[in-house]
Amino acid sequence: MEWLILSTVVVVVALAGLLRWRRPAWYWLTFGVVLATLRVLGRYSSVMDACGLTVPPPRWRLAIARMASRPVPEPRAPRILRLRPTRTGLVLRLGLRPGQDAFDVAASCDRLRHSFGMHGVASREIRSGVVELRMTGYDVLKRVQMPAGVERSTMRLPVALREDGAVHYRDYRTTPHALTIGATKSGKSVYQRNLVAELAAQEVALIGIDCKQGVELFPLARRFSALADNPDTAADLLDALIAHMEGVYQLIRAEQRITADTPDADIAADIWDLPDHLRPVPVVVLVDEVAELALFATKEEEKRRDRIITALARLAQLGRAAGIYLEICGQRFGSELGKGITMLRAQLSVRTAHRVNDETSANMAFGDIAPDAVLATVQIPVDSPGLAITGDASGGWARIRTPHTSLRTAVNACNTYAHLVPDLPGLAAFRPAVAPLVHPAKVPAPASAGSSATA
Ligand SMILES: Nc1ncnc2c1ncn2[C@@H]1O[C@H](COP(=O)(O)OP(=O)(O)OP(=O)(O)O)[C@@H](O)[C@H]1O
Repeated sequence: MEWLILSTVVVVVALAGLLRWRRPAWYWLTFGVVLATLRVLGRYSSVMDACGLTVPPPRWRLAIARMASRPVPEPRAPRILRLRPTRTGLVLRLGLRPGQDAFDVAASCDRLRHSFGMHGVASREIRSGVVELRMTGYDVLKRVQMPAGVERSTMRLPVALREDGAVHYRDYRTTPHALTIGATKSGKSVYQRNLVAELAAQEVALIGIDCKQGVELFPLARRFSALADNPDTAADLLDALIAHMEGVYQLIRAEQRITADTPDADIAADIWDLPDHLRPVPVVVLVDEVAELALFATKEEEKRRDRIITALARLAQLGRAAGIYLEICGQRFGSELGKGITMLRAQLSVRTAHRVNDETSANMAFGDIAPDAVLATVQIPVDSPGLAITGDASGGWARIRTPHTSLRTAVNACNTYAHLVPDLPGLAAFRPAVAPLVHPAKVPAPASAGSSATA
């Protein structure tokens, strides 16, 4: 009998060790969550005390203890309001005591991490006096798995996992334009591919400019309304987009004239305020390897370059209200690419930097919005492609990694949603020519005659 118990214990411990080593996500769900919960609750008071996160008891309690000759009351740690296990870790909500602030907790995150035996701890203030600690049980970015049933809404897409286990969203309506940089083989294309696979299912027009001879975006052509694979076509395509934008502005103005005389009616300021039947489809413009558009060798090429950068800057400045969003991707994006680049960069408020070769490149992404993120970017290791730092104009930043989306997966998504390609007559000249699908039965029937992706 004892042998049976002993061998069962050995098997369970060995299994736990194996899972922890090979499948940390499964380990967390089977053993880790219980052990970590017990560890956090068991060590809570002593860890908080050791981390300097306690306050002395109130004077009246000390006085009562003295009068009653009772032991002096212990210093008080923040109140545990809630401890919630998640798929990747624990979320601990704390009520701060008088005299404590959220900064004290944030400054202790690293100490809490190793005291509680967790992989990572991040804190954020939920409201005055309430702080949430997001603790991860293992390195969630090592092998990214997005949670099942992750929430999606109009122009708000899950694109990566954050190191605290939360889903990272690309929200076009709040932060319309983005810049993604990274050295070669750092994971930019996989990031962009994953974004396209998510966008494919949305009611959106996709426009691509891929001057790497189209190798990244042309395989996804069935879901694209327009594609350019060289700077000349790109210049014409951007001019057509500006014309499209002006058309959308005219539509908004016309609607404003009608509603202006109607008391109590809301007046549209962008496409999202327009009634559904009038709202033009939003447009996402993906530019791969932007430096190819900015470099020139001859006078003619310089003129074309200026035309392209001016068009991009105009789209970045005015496109949001017309529902035009930019996703610009490149190895570097700084003033060395010539005039107009820093002005354009200032409009790209979401920045994502994969591994870079030098600090200057990291500064191009974050120097003007989140200086702390520069150091985090230069520390991205070479052997973790896809790992990136993302930040925005708020100054906040996070370490993220996108799921490893293969080109096959992205092509399948684009083929599946080919029927969602909207009809944009102004851009019809740039519609990619694609062969009919080999397996048309796998693709939902086209919504309307005008939406066919084949040309
Ligand atoms: N999120 C990820 N998870 C795991 N592996 C990844 C991830 N992203 C990229 N990789 C790996 O890194 C390799 C290089 O990625 P990718 O082609 O996206 O780099 P890149 O920055 O676009 O390079 P280049 O500029 O040379 O085109 C991929 O083949 C893939 O194996």
